[in-house]
Amino acid sequence: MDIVCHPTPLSGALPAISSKSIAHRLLILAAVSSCTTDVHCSTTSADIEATAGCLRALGARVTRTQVGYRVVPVPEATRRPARPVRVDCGESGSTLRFLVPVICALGGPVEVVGHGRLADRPLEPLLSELRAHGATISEEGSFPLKVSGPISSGRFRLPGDVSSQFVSGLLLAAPLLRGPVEVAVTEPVESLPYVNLTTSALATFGVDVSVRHEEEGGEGLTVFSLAPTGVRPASPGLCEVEGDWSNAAFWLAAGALSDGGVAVTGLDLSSAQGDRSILAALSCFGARVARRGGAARVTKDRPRATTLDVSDFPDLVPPLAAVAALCPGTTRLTHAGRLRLKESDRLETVSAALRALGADARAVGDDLVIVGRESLLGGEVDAANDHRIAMMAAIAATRATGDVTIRGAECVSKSYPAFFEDYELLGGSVTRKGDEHAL
Ligand SMILES: O=C(O)C1=C[C@@H](OP(=O)(O)O)[C@@H](O)[C@H](O)C1
Ligand SMILES: C=C(OP(=O)(O)O)C(=O)O
Repeated sequence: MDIVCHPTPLSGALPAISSKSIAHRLLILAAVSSCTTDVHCSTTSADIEATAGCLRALGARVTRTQVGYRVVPVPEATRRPARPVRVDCGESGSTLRFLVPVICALGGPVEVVGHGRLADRPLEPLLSELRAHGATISEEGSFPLKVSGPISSGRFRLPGDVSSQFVSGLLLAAPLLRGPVEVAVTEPVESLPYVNLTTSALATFGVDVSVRHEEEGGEGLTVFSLAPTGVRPASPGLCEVEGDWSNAAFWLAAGALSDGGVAVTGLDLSSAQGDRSILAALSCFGARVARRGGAARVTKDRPRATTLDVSDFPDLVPPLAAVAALCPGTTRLTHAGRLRLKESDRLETVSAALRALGADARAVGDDLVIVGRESLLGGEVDAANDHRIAMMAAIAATRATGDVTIRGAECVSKSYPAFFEDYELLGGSVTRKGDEHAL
């Protein structure tokens, strides 16, 4: 379905939706833990539902409650089903990359499927490491991926510059293995805050991860280690999914483009989520940022271009790019190479979408270079089946002179099904075209 955004600045306040990244981790740990867990998660999305659905297929009982999910863990007895189980990861990279190692640890056999660009997003060298520890896994690049364990404990080695989700997946599987586990990651470890989210979720389930630095053959390694406990992770009984900084970032970016400003409530200002860096980043663009209680407010002040290394917060690039397109001067978002491996080639789709609206944006090597203007013209954007491109275009539209048509805008449901309703709550004006019930 297409959405036409009629230019108008956003202002006001909204509660944050639940963090997709944290929901994946807590649901998975709950499903392999010692007993029933209530995961408080006030909102959901296609990706969170994909994880919940996969866990059900693996034998957990996952039900939606009024406040989130109740998870009854996978019984020990279903560790080795007679026939392959099929799990569907939808379009969620996190679900796939977290669950493949967990499936190997549980035993399988399991057939894993996914959709959209998922088959093309890298799984190597995770699969080689799992095979080296005893797993049998079909070739990556097409579905179904046939996965069976068990895997042995020991030392796993991964590069730090492809996807931190490989590291998180191994750490989530590690407590199910019998012996000690080390995950050695070559430095620099990009997206490190996402690994910290995983270790903090593990801590909620009583699993300690220690971290040290090593040198090996002239190379720096960050080594995550877990000691065996011989028992499943301990369910806390109840755990809470905090507000999502990655999606709040779109509203805060809209605030940086508006005299009225936008506030997002229900956020942990000292969260382990790396994407809370949105506040510091928007200050670099000259926006006024206020933090109070569990709320952040951003207002347009003295817009200016900046240079930012985005390697630790790749998902902030789309909202930051929308701001950069409207701040005078040349902005460089550097070390953005991994954006090529997301739901779309985001280095290309971010710059193509902004150019379609009249901005000056281009990928230069692994950087995104954007020359800001006072306003954009408007036009037509292909969301490229990428939720963050659709949301970026909607934010850029708030400062266009003409309408912005977003083709395939329903893809926002991957992380934020109510995005356009919330856009309207902040004063945004949209017309829905096509399937009126899709959003
Ligand atoms: O662990 C996670 O929850 C995520 C890690 C990041 O991926 P990479 O580590 O592949 O950059 C991020 O882009 C993704 O949206 C969510
Ligand atoms: C890249 C993303 O998610 P995933 O890797 O889980 O598909 C995202 O939400 O932008």
